[in-house]
Amino acid sequence: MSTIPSPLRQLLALAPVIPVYTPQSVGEAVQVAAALHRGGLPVIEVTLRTPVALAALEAMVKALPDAVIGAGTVLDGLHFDAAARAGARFVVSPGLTPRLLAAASAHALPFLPGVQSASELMAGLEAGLDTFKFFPAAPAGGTAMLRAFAGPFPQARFCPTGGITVETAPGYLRLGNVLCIGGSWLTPRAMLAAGDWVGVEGLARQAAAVGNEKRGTGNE
Ligand SMILES: O=C(O)C(=O)C[C@H](O)[C@H](O)COP(=O)(O)O
Repeated sequence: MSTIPSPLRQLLALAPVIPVYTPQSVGEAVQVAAALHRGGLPVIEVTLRTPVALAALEAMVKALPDAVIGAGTVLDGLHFDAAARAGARFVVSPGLTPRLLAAASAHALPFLPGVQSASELMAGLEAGLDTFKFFPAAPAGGTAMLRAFAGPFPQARFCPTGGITVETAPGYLRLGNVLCIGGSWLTPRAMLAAGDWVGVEGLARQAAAVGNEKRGTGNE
């Protein structure tokens, strides 16, 4: 059996926490990416939820070649193609549909689709995937649900995202089937509006410290 992790798993091993960021302007996006990177979180998910998101993603990729900037909220093939053209290094979706899966297989980009239930997870496994976003993590059962998945699905690994805070992060990162977690708590809108990049860097530093201390420790 091969022991080399897939490109997706290698990417998710780079940092314990993936900040989820919704850009309001290109200038802001570059500052946010730089602050998160300085704070020790090089893997960043940019949600395609605002008209400026693709331009922001492209500018972040150009400004920070050492960071790993991906696209989130990718809902269909058009989004997937646009994300790839903008230079995304990975693609995240809140869910998984047959059409999205077909779009993903037309690209070489690591793809992290979302699942919430056993049946959705089984559909993903049937399609040959083994690594998923667990979304929305907190409302869908949190760490208890992930522990329950570990029994029937020992091969599956997760990046839980949705409703996670710096306080609940360690509980997720201790689980043996969690590779990393995602969240928007690192880019609070008020802090961004105030241009408080030192504050963003501080939140990243705190999350990186918590994450690196806890990740995989309990192997629960
Ligand atoms: O749309 C996507 O592809 C996403 O990635 C959704 C995000 O993961 C959540 O919106 C983040 O959830 P919060 O940390 O609770 O804000």
